Amino acid sequence: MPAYRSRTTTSGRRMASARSLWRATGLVDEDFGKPIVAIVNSYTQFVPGHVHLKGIGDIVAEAVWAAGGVAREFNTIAVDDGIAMGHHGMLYSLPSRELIADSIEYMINAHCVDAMVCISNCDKITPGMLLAAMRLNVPTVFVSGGPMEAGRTTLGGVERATDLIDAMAASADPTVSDADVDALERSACPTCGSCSGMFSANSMNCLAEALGLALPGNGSLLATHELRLGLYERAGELIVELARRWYEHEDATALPRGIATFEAFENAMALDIAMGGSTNTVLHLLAMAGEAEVDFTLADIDRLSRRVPHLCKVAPSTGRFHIEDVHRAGGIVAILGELRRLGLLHTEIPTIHSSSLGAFIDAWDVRSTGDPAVHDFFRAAPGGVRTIQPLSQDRMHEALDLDRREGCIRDLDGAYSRDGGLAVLYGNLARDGCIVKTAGVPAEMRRFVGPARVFESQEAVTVAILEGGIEPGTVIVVRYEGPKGGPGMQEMLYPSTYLRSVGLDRSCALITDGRFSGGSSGLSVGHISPEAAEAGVIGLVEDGDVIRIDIDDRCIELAVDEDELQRRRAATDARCGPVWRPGERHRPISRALALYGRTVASASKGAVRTLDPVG
Ligand SMILES: CC[C@H](C)C(=O)C(=O)O
Ligand SMILES: [Mg+2]
Repeated sequence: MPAYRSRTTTSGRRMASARSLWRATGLVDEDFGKPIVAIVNSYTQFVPGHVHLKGIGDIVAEAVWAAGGVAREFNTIAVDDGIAMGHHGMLYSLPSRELIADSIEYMINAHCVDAMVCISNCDKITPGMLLAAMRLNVPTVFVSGGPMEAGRTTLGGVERATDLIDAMAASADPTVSDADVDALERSACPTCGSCSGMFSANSMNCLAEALGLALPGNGSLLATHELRLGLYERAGELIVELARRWYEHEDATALPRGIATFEAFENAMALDIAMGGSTNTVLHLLAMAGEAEVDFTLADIDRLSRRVPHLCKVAPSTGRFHIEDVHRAGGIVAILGELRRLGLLHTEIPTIHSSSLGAFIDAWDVRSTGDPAVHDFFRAAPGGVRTIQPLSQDRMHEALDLDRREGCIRDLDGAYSRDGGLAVLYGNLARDGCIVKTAGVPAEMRRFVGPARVFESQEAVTVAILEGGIEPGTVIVVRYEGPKGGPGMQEMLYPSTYLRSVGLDRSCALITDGRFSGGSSGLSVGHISPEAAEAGVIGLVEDGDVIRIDIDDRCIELAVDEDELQRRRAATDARCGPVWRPGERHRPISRALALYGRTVASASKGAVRTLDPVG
């Protein structure tokens, strides 16, 4: 029987000094011997997805105490990708994922904590906490701070839903008035919560549900809705149950690795492909699998992408739906229900809250259950009032969206395509693969051939796009922005959005060894591996080279013969030595970022930390 980890510091005469310190944090005699549960919070005033979490931690903690545990809270950092975007701040975004995971490891292991509730939300915080959960493998419940309401504004006399991508695109669009840009800025992000599209944050919080590590509604129930209180209270109660199941009954399905098995990763990826999630999810799921020691790879993702249909399209891939609309259609479990009807899920595996994924779907899929409480749960609606107060409104839709042909969630007959919203491409330009969110690719661009225009930084390509330096039909190549080459693998949200601003998003491709934000769309191909800094072929591309991208054939090819590539390789080796670097680029790299660049693996492995010698 596993002993409670916390006994190490709370029991025995020689732990008198440690106990004296626990007492000084407020513990009393009867608290010793109870499971010590970390409330891993991520409150910060820098991020709308986290600005409201200060009180949420207290709600979870109260539920832990009521269930017989001892709650101890600490905080991680939380980078706001949208604020860090488009300048050197974005160099810190992906590296912060590792920092968050490490900081949780430090706190959980230094204090011999028994279990944890992870209160996450935005882009790198949920994945950082998921990495920690897989690494530490102590009982864990995930509960995010909830999604933001979609903005609403009236442009040109027409009211429409908006989000920060609309504001970004309009800000660089010369045809949009200052007044309209101002209206978009003031409406795009109306409440606390993670930005309202199927961007990286919402994608990951939805995947946590599909993995079985978060409660029903975690990814889609709005941060402002009072029904979310039940998730926080249940999270605090459930974690004590899981701790007892593991430490007192040795039930391994109470552990993250007992839940996030290979089959669970396949389920999560099936959901991701069905909903056209952010391409960052691929990076994070691969990294999670590495930490969990599960052999789930890019090849598995490629295999799944060819057989899972595209059942749900959300902003930025469409202007019709935001995450609040996914909720109204039944949320993530409704998409899982459609996938089960197609035989595309492992339904026998457990979740933290249900004996099996199948039981979860039976009880919570609005097409499987007539339970009025469940139908009411998914009728939760936006409050429509600007606020950073969570749990502050109780508005309900009159009816659910059960239209599986034209609605937010589709069945196979209503599917957008028979193959999914994400695809892995291979070819001489990406020997180890690359990723594209096909959900956001216009149909006419699924096959694209064009001349390369090469840039060696996000800054340079952004200037070229805005200054009219890009011709229609171009394959824009941005390199030395990979995990090592950036370092930090920046998101190319500004370049991908500015192509929309200047009307080139349907006539140009953008490919990079960096990555894209969940707010990116168009023919945006990221994670090209090996990256330029690892002597990948992307480092040999020259202006005018012809590049072919074919999503249906899953390929990306540089039309340059092997002899010429060898010549270019020799010349680059002569210029750079073993570690290739860009030509003219002045980018101050701190020691912290340099250390990251020296210990990060390829994007095709999830850009995880590696202690292997740098190439
Ligand atoms: C909308 C963009 C968002 C802030 C982001 O960075 C992502 O989704 O990855
Ligand atoms: Mg992001």
